[in-house]
Amino acid sequence: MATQNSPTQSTAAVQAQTHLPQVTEPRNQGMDLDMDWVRRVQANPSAIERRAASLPARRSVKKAHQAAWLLRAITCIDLTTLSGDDTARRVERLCAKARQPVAQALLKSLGMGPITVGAVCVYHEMIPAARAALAGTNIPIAAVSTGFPAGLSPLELRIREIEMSVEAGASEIDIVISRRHVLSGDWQALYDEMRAFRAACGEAHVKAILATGELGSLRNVARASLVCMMAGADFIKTSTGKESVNATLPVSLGMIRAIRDYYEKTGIRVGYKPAGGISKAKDAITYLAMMKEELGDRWTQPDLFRFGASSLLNDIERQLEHFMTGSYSAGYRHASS
Ligand SMILES: O=C[C@H](O)COP(=O)(O)O
Repeated sequence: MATQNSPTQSTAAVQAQTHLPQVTEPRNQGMDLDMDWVRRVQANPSAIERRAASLPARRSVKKAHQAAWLLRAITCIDLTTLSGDDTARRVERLCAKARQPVAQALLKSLGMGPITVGAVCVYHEMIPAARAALAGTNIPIAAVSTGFPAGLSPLELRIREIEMSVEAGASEIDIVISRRHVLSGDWQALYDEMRAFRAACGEAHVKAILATGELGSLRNVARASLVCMMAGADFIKTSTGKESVNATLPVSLGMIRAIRDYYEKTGIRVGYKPAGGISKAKDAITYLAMMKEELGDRWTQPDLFRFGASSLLNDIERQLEHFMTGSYSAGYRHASS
């Protein structure tokens, strides 16, 4: 039989967990490339794998707390469509979902006011459609750039692509790094490239996509994370969603520990964005719990944490509905595109 949660108990807990103080972080301006520091970075794959394997089991977020975490997760989603057959109509539907990611009645029953996702993430050509559909909101447009997903077009074109996306209205730019610089250990080239991308972004925030599934080792991932932060990345992001291996927990641990090291040494908080293949509400909670355990609650807020995801929102909405009504609705009711 369906069990319904008591509205007073549940809504109070949801509100307590969901309302967070607004904080503004100084941007990461970067620093000179410190090769001694880069060379010192190691990664112990078996220890990282062990810790990653323990994370889903450690997650014990239940009931009202779970609903609160799921609402928090929604505010951290870069709601994404990155397909060759994207159309203005599909982007409009995505933006409608971004503006109102959860049915109003459901939010009301949780005692919540309106919420939105963290950003809408599209290819350059879809920026005008997103801009029109998001008019009147403060939902940022994130554009993937620099020859996404391979990043192998000429450097001048990659830089120009960033400038054009910023001119078109993107306030967040997700760049892809040249994997070959990492694979050949040319950290100076990676640093210079990232520096140039950061400069081309101007006021727009830049997320550095490492494409970790193509970097060969956890040590390379940790070193690439550090070099991108030294070059001024506002966020480091795992994947394009197009590699054969995208976001994983071990890679995430390696990257967020690099973020922690950078914070301890510079006092600057760099954001983290796992992306690709994250489609289940329970995985979203595991990621948020990992951020909280490794970096603290501050890193579970949308200015420092995002999920790059095209279908995660559908499952979260289903789980929230289940939380309130005790039963699941059909998946197609929550489709976003
Ligand atoms: O950056 C975002 C990813 O491309 C989204 O990947 P996904 O479609 O597997 O959720």
